[in-house]
Formats: sequence, structure tokens, C-alpha cells
Amino acid sequence: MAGSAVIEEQKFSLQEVLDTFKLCLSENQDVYVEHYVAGWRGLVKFMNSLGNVFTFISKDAVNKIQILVNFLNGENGSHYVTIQSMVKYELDNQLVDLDKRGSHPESGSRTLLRLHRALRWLELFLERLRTSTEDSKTSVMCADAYNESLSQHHPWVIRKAAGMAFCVLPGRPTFFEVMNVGGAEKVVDMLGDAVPMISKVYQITEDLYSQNNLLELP
Ligand SMILES: CCCCCCCCCCCCC/C=C/[C@@H](O)[C@H](COP(=O)(O)O)NC(=O)CCCCCCCCCCCCCCC
Repeated sequence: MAGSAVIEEQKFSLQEVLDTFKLCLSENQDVYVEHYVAGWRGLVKFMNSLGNVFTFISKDAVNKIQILVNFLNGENGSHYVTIQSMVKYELDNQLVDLDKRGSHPESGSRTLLRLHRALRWLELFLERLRTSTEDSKTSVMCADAYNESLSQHHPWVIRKAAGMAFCVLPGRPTFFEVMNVGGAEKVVDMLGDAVPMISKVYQITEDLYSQNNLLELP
């Protein structure tokens, strides 16, 4: 029949995105920048599918992803394979502004730190989502997770804008649908699998930054 050759578009699934974070860890627990960035790309895609109000948030994430990809594909790319090698390389070569913004305002280390802080928000939000009930509000879960983490690093105006974005988040049923994982039970299973993985990547990065005194990079 004419027109019946429907092109099967690869449907977005949050499961695949969160699986990307599993690929982040090397055998000796180093974090691969390539997969870290791929995970964020998928999250941005998810966020954009929720509506235009979220583009001010995703734009910043996209910008930071691009900075890291440029390093990865640049002439010193071999130093940017893992977060560990990136931090070492940038510190050894004085490529990081440590106290105030100066000649290296967009180092890999400070750029990744911004995503790292956002990963903590994600971890807290997903854990709330996992343990939520039918009448739980995504906007409240999202705001609580944000206030407990990322908001502490944001000025008032950003906190205000983020708060407004949370208010227009779709409800739990729509949210689960867009995740495209299956019914609520499946979502809970998937999150039970994904959250510990994300926590692990978060913790390894946190320890690395803490050991090198990099948690407050400007
Ligand atoms: C699904 C709802 C999405 C809620 C997202 C919650 C996070 C709210 C963050 C608001 C950030 C506003 C944009 C501006 C940020 C920058 O000022 C600030 C500092 O950067 P600078 O030092 O270079 O100036 N940037 C940042 O903190 C990085 C923010 C990155 C945010 C990425 C958020 C991606 C969220 C992905 C959603 C996936 C949800 C999946 C759930 C099933």
C-alpha cells in the first residue's frame, strides 16, 4: 500500500540515556568524559521534549557539553579521555582559574564541575521520582531536589527562574510517558537500577574534586 512504508523512528527512551552513565566508569573507576557528555546530551533531549520553557536551562547545559566536546576533539584530546586525566593535565599545566576568573574562564575542570553539581540534583530528583506515589507532584520533587543541591550554587535570579520552570513541569503520568520506559512499575525498576550508578559516578567525581580542592572553582 502506498505510503505504508513508515520509517520507524528510533523512539527516545530514558532507559538508554541512564544506561549511558553505566558506560562512564572504567575498570579502575575513572570516569570517561565521552560517555558522561553523551549522558547529558540525552538528558537535554529529554528536557527539550518537555517544552520550550526549559530551553534556558538546556541551553546552558548544551553550551557546557560543547566546551567539553571541543576539548575532547581538540589537539590535546588524549588528556581529556577521563575526568581524572583532564583534571591532572589542566592542573599540571596551569590551565585552570583557581580563585577568580582570569585567563582560563572555560577550563574543562570548571565546566564539568557545573554539570557535576547538576548531576547531584538529578540523583536526588530521580530518587524522589522512584519512591513517589501516584499523587506526588513532579514540580515539588524537582524543587525539593534543587533546593537541596544545585540552588546553593545559583544566584537569586537563576533560582527564581528555575522555580518558575518547575511550576510548569508536566505531572507524573505525562512525565512517565515521556520517559518511554513502560508502566510505573517498570519506571521504578529502571530507576532502582540507574540511580545507584549515577550516585557512583557522582561520588567518584566529588572525591576527585575534593582531593584537589576544586569544588569551588569560579
Ligand atoms: C526536568 C526538569 C528540568 C529541571 C532542571 C533542574 C535544574 C535547574 C537548573 C537551572 C539552571 C539555569 C541555567 C543557568 C545556569 C548557569 O548559571 C549555571 C552556572 O554556570 P556558569 O558558572 O557558567 O555561569 N549552570 C549550571 O548550574 C549548570 C546547569 C545545568 C542544568 C542541566 C539540567 C539538565 C536537566 C536534565 C533533565 C533531565 C530530567 C530527567 C528526569 C527523568
